[in-house]
Amino acid sequence: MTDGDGPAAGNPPALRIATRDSPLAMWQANHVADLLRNAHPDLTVELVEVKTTGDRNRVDPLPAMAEQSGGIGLFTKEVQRAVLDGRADLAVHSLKDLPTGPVDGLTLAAVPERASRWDALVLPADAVSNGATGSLDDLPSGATVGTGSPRRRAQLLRLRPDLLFAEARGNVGTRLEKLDAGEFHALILAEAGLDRLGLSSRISKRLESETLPAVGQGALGIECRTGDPAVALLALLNHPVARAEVDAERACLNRLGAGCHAPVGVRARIVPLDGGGGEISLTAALLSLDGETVLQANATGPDAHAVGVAVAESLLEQGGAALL
Ligand SMILES: NCc1[nH]cc(CCC(=O)O)c1CC(=O)O
Repeated sequence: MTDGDGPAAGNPPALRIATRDSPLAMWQANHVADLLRNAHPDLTVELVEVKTTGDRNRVDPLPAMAEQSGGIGLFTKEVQRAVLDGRADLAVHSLKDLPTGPVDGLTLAAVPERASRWDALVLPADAVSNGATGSLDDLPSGATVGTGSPRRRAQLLRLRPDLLFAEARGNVGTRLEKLDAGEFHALILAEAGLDRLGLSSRISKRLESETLPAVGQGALGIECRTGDPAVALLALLNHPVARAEVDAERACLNRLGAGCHAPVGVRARIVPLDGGGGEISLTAALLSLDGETVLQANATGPDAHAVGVAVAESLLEQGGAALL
């Protein structure tokens, strides 16, 4: 924290949140700012916009980027650097995009309540006004689906081996423009992102049975410097259920040695125990890119990290390394 252009003497200094400048990232940072102001009414909260390598390269096709970016945090690294450099106090990330390995000097201090974790099928606006419905079965044979995600592609291919895929780069708005311009028959996006941007009405179908979501999808992660006073301020924003879920999911991905582009779908949940409290249960699927091979594992226990590691080790025992 600094005393920058903070309020009158005696008030606490401003807390600065580093964020990318995409509409979704800005919504998420403003959301965290509101949560902080509600939890700590005396606090002054400011946003610090950071340009990331991922954002700068967004307009170029960069075919190598998708592969290279697996797990290296193209969209998160420079936001983290702003906090490490002291230009900001907090970093707000889509947890889905945040690599699972620890970063020296930073602590994941809070995971707020999770939004929808599901993928959503979106159809072109004109198709919907002509009566198209959003079942996967209703897509024409050989339809092109906009998604660069190996996880989404592999799971959809299991259900519809005839589907073709196209990259859908750029922020949510750009992807929807490409869809409406006729570049694909359908687009897959995270429901959480559409909801946050006020675009829920574009969702034709929530894919609850078709695709297992990505690790951390729908959840936000708030980092600060290890040992900073902000750790205590953030404690009130942490949602223990969301935290346990994403801890299990992230431990699994980390033990697999995989990043956010791995063909891995997960579902963590709390299983209530008779005497009160609960245990964490994690199911994960690891797929071949063509969807023909699926390995699945599940574990349940009191410790989120241990459950995640157990699921990963079961997938590796089944030969999962060959799919990564
Ligand atoms: N990789 C991009 C990304 N990172 C987070 C979200 C959506 C919000 C979330 O999952 O929390 C998206 C867009 C998408 O997958 O449609």
